[in-house]
Amino acid sequence: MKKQDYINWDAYFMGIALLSTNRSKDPGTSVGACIVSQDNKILSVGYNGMPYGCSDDEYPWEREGDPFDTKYFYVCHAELNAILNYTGTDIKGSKVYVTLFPCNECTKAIIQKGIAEIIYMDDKYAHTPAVLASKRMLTSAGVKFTKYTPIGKDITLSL
Ligand SMILES: O=c1[nH]c(=O)n([C@H]2C[C@H](O)[C@@H](COP(=O)(O)O)O2)cc1CO
Ligand SMILES: [Zn+2]
Repeated sequence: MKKQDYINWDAYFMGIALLSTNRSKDPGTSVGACIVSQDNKILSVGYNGMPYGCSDDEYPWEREGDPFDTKYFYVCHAELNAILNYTGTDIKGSKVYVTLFPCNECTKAIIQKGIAEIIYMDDKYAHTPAVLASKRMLTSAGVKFTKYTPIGKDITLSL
């Protein structure tokens, strides 16, 4: 008889998005994204980080203060990195697994690339105009957004 304790597709892909958060240098929120084709092939992954050439030791990670000296002008969001990291041509109709609900800017990229569904974990900024605008655009564009259903399993990796 086959092994019974295997994880489902959603847990597998959200697990990869979660693992990707471990690459983030953001002391505030680490975000991960995993883009998956309609036939469950991983197309791309990403996490929030500074753009190439912008040293994450030199650029700010502050949340507050002069905008020039906060992370927000500089950090490239996980979903955008995942989209930009993909060099193929089959992203249309794909799904993106994200650990945090996408902001309005990432949402525009998701829509324009033809990504068909967002599976998200945390929605801690649900009340913010950026996320409300995201949901407005996603609804207009017919992009599904679905809250991830936890399977209640803890997996520890010994790295
Ligand atoms: O969709 C997103 N994707 C994403 O990667 N981020 C990143 C930008 C920042 O590095 C971090 C948010 O930081 P904070 O929670 O401290 O404001 O998460 C933020 C959002 C906003 O929802
Ligand atoms: Zn974003």
